[in-house]
Amino acid sequence: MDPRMCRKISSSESLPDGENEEFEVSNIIAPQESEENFLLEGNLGRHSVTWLDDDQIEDLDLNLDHTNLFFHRVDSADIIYRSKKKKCKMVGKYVMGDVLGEGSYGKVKEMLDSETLCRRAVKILKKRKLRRIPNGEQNVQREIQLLRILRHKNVIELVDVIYNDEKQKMYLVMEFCVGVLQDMLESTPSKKFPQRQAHEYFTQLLDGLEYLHGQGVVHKDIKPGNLLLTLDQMLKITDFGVAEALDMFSPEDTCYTGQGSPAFQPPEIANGAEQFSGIKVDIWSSGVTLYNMTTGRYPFEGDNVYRLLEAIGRGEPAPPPQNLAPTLQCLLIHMLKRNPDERPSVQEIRRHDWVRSRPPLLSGETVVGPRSRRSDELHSSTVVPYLVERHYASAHHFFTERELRHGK
Ligand SMILES: Nc1ncnc2c1ncn2[C@@H]1O[C@H](COP(=O)(O)OP(=O)(O)OP(=O)(O)O)[C@@H](O)[C@H]1O
Repeated sequence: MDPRMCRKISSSESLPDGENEEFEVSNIIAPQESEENFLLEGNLGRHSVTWLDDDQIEDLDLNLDHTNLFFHRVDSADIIYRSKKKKCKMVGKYVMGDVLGEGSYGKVKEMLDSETLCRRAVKILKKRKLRRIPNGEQNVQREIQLLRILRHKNVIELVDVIYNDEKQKMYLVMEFCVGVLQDMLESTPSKKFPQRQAHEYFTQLLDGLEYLHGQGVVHKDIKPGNLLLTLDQMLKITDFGVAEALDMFSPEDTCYTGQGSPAFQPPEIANGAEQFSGIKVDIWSSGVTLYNMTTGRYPFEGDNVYRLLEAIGRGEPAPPPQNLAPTLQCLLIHMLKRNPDERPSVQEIRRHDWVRSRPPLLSGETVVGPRSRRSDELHSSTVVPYLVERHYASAHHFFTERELRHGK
């Protein structure tokens, strides 16, 4: 018996493959090929074993932690594997594609706007899940409110918001990006970018930050994981879940809460200050981001979150490695000053020697291409196979997917 595996569920949904009988599941088997899918075995006999797509699983509201009934694990020899069907699905005017990534709030999928033919990304939020996350609903509302008013080339654009009351879901339609800076860093052996590439991204980050701060918005969670790239290498600041709009009538930028990622938090937050300058939090975390992009390391490390925050709260950061350009070392030291008042403003950073001069690409260095964990090298649209299924389903017997997409 394996309590992790199963929970008895029943559903009057048409499952599987359109049969309207009640499908009672006796086994849920973690998938072999794709983390999105589960294999269900139930009362429709051995042949009822089938793949469910994400939305069917979401609609069934499987809760694998909630093990109120236990069943035997199926022997792998008894499992019938079938390739996943790409069933075309539309949300409003958008055609859904594959999952691009997943955050703590929900999945992000690719979509195609059927009217403008623009590629989009959609964050799918479920009300029930949001309620389980501390400040979940509040953070999403804040993110929507802020993104609705922000418009800048280096800030992710919220294109549309769709609500589905029946399913208790919310769809945040955004600009489509092909990569996350953090994934790109992790894909390299040294976990860093050539200085020339880091410079390119850092100057775009400064442009985005200058705009945000000018609009009275502090992000409070700047890190490579929240910096996306479009196919044409445009950097987009994303994830405004913990961002804050400052009081328009106050000359100060005082903030009272910090919920960002620990490794990028400044000493004042690590030490539990009750109020602090929001803008200087963004400067610090942009400094940690630059440190990380150019060295592959962090200025503070710790075995766990508590030790890490203790280290940040206690001391000066590890000095930047000697092999960095002296001007870059000097900029990092300035941005990572313990005293927030001593950290530079975005405008001062812009005037810094390292920012003003564009470092060359050294021999032996290669530029890291945008990539995500899901997309192929050419970043082809994942919506296409769903459209093929919709329009040429029967042709699948005669042609391979490649032939359907590219011709014979
Ligand atoms: N606009 C986008 N275009 C393409 N992919 C995206 C887009 N937004 C998010 N993604 C992908 O979806 C993943 C999850 O994004 P999301 O913003 O929900 O969470 P996160 O910031 O990674 O995590 P958390 O919300 O837990 O901080 C990203 O890591 C990225 O791979």
